[in-house]
Amino acid sequence: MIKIGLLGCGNVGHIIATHAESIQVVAVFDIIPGRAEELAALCHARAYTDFDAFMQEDFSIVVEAASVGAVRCYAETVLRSGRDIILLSGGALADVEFRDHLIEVAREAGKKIRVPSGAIIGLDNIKIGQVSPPKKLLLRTTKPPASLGLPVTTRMEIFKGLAHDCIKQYPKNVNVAVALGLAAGRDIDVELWIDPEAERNIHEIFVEGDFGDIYVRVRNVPSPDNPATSYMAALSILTLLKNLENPLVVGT
Ligand SMILES: NC(=O)C1=CN([C@@H]2O[C@H](COP(=O)(O)OP(=O)(O)OC[C@H]3O[C@@H](n4cnc5c(N)ncnc54)[C@H](O)[C@@H]3O)[C@@H](O)[C@H]2O)C=CC1
Ligand SMILES: O=C([O-])CC(=O)C(=O)O
Repeated sequence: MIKIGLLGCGNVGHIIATHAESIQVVAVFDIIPGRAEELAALCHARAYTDFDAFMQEDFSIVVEAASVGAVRCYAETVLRSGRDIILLSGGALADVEFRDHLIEVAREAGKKIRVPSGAIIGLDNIKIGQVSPPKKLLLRTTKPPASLGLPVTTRMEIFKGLAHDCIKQYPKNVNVAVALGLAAGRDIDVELWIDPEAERNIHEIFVEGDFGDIYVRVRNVPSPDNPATSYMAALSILTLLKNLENPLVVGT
């Protein structure tokens, strides 16, 4: 059974720790002591608010479900310690200098940085962009006001531009945009809309290239404990963990 250390004991952390079948959560870490203790009790793990002490535990992989800031603080130490890391807050990799450095650290350590599909579909074959660059690559994300914590009463566009700028302003809402860009091999265009009529977190992906064109629409149910995060994001991590040691790898 794979032993994991869970970095972040919020909404996604709870879903992972309480639904995982093929893994054992050995230790959990959060800056908020009560969150770490509560989750540790639920999944029979040990709770930490001291990162160095957390890292002394016996696990082979760290699952980050915390924040872009947490990735910047801790990912390098995790890789240098000889563990793989799964980054749900993959938006941290929008910073090219940080990304290149982290990839180099992983290469030296012989470890992997995994960015899951999270709250979207299609990261597998968007990778064709690395071989045949797309002419158009746009993510239009529409969220209800509660997801962004903004008291908006009419549909409005709150960001239009590149993913690496959008993630700086909305680090809890557009990690998917950075993941898409990482898969495709280039920064992508993003529109972020807020809509009081929307009941779901909607991600629409538009791609045009030599292969033809793609339109994907994902209508995600918000997580009960954090409307900004789609429930699919937690399912995506659970699925990644379930398949980690499967010899059969499906998808590009
Ligand atoms: N790639 C994707 O598709 C998606 C990515 N996300 C990312 O996943 C993260 C987790 O989502 P949720 O569980 O819904 O958020 P949440 O806010 O419910 O939980 C995050 C937890 O991490 C802790 N935390 C934050 N920064 C920390 C740090 N520097 N050190 C230690 N603990 C820290 C918080 O105290 C909190 O308990 C989001 O913040 C977002 O960045 C969320 C949804 C989709
Ligand atoms: O959960 C979602 O719909 C997307 C999200 O918050 C993110 O990518 O950060």
